[in-house]
Amino acid sequence: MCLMNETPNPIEVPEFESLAAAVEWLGLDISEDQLAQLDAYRQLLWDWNEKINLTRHTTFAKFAARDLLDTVELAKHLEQGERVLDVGSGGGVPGIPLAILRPDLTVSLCDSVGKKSRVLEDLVANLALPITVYPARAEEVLEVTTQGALVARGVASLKKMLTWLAPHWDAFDRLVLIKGKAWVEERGEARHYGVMKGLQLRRLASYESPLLGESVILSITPAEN
Ligand SMILES: C[S@@+](CC[C@H](N)C(=O)[O-])C[C@H]1O[C@@H](n2cnc3c(N)ncnc32)[C@H](O)[C@@H]1O
Repeated sequence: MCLMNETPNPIEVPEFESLAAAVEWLGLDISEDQLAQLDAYRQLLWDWNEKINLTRHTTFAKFAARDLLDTVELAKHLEQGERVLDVGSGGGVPGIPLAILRPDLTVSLCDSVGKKSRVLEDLVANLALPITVYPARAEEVLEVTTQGALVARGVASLKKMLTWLAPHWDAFDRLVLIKGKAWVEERGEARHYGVMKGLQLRRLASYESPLLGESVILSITPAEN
């Protein structure tokens, strides 16, 4: 089940005829070359979406104000040259736009559903991006790789994710999550079930999307002694 919040739009959203127009509306700082690559990704994703359900963000406004805005905000909190695994990448967000916006990163994607991983492989090949795709659960990927940051959007509650990842903290440094405003309740649940023990959660940023309201970037690391 997709956990991405689909609350009604708080404002009247203009209809755009290009990604460039939607990006300008949001005031996102994206170079012309990157915009061309992002638009190529968007087109391939929408083409695949006709055959397999990958995204509901099938207008320029939604793609820009949800997928690109989230990725731009996330990108600000990753270290130079960091190894990043996108957990539960689905149609490729945030991992694919992240690799386009931050070519210094070493980005990998994983999805536990085989047909989604095959689409990810096709997208990455068509866009000629240096991304590895793992057709596996993140927990399995962490048995065979080490990562700096695990990033995720819309995959599972904090409680679930921290439970899955608990045996694997040796294989990565931190978890960086894009969450909607329900993160506070999720943190309460995770604390209640004891899965935050020994971990430290910090809110790195909060930002407003005209289509969703407040979102946050959370970082979870082992607690310092
Ligand atoms: C709702 S989709 C979100 C996709 C994408 N991150 C986005 O925001 O558009 C969640 C995806 O996570 C995948 N998934 C769930 N648990 C996973 C796990 N433990 N490891 C890897 N993928 C997982 C599912 O197959 C699904 O494609």
